[in-house]
Amino acid sequence: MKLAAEADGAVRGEAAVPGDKSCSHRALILGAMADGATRITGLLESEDVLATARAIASFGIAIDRDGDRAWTLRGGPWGSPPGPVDCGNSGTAARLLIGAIAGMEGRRATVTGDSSLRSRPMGRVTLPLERMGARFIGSDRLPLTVEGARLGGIAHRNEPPSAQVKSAILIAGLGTSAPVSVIEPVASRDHSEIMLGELGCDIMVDEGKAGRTITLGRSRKLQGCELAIGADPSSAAFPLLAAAIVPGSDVLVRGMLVNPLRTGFYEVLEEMGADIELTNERIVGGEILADVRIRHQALRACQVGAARIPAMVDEIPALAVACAFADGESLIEGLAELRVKESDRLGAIIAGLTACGVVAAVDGDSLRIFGRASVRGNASILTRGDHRIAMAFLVLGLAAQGPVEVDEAEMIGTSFPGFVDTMQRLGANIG
Ligand SMILES: O=C(O)C1=C[C@@H](OP(=O)(O)O)[C@@H](O)[C@H](O)C1
Ligand SMILES: C=C(OP(=O)(O)O)C(=O)O
Repeated sequence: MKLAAEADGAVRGEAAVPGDKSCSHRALILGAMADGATRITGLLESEDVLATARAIASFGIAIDRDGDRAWTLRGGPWGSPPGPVDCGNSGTAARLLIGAIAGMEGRRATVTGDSSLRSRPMGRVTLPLERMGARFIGSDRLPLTVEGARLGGIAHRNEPPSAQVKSAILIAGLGTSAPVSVIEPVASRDHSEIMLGELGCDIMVDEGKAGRTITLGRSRKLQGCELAIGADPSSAAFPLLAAAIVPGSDVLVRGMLVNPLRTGFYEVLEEMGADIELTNERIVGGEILADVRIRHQALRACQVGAARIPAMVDEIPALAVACAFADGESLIEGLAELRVKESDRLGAIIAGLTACGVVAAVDGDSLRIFGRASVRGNASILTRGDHRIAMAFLVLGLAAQGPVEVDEAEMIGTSFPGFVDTMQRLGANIG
């Protein structure tokens, strides 16, 4: 399905943004490993998260969704699934589930996914898990068979920073009493640490000179609880980007997760001159939520060093679009990881910006973008089956001189079902 976006005045109003994807995967997996019931509100009902829900159900865990869209899991010992566990398009589902199965003695499962996921590296999780004693049949790519085992300990240096790798190790470590720690010279998102604490796991985080060290403590038993998930800052980035680049716009997202390890995009936007207001900050389930409002204002170019990327790794397509409309030359460094996401995002960003008449270049793993207030657009974008590329270029189309079309839009449902509706309600001309 193709979609197109065209400038048609300001976007204004309250954007409905669904629950955070990272927290949703973790709530399902950790809830399924806990004793007793876990009730989850605000769960993201997107393709990626539903793949995790189906996977968990295939291990024999009871999952129900009630009329209020609350999900209840009855955690407990996992069985073995009747067939391959299909993680669809989701790297987080695959890598976290591999960690979970690896630490369950006697369980065996084959994990697979769609063609994009089958091309993404898995050695980053299987190698450290093998050092803990985990057993795999397969290579660096899915499908992989995981044979659960009684694991030993590990002290893993998380480089390059990856929350999926850290989480796989911590989740695998729940099944052992051996020492398990992850050392992060540069911090990655810490939702696993926070949620494990909420579920009663003994977990220590030490911020030292060498970075963060996360250590599992003696009591690693999880107890079911109530989990409430805030709006996803990676999805909110698109309506809020529209507010930042379309003259006259004013968009509000309520209850957004503003965990500082996720808000890099918003910090850079603010440095670029965006008018961002945070109100109603509160702590829910150990995570900080706030209402976030952006009003249009002219942007200037930015400089972003590599150490800041983990806090905005999924927002680089959105940031690149902001840079296209910002006055001057922007430089974003340390983007090697973008090559192994749902698509080669660095390649897709450059190709898309160039097609829209924006001067941009990749130099090693850095991105240079020469921005101006007026962008041509008038382009047809190859999304390479990547949801974030599709959404970023549709938003570009809302502020460009000519329309922007994307070749495939179905994949938007992996992270942001309702994106088109949400944008149309703000007055955006997307369809
Ligand atoms: O742990 C997570 O939920 C995620 C971690 C990031 O991946 P890496 O761990 O590969 O950096 C991010 O890109 C992904 O969308 C979600
Ligand atoms: C990279 C992403 O997700 P995952 O790694 O879970 O596929 C993303 O949502 O941008």
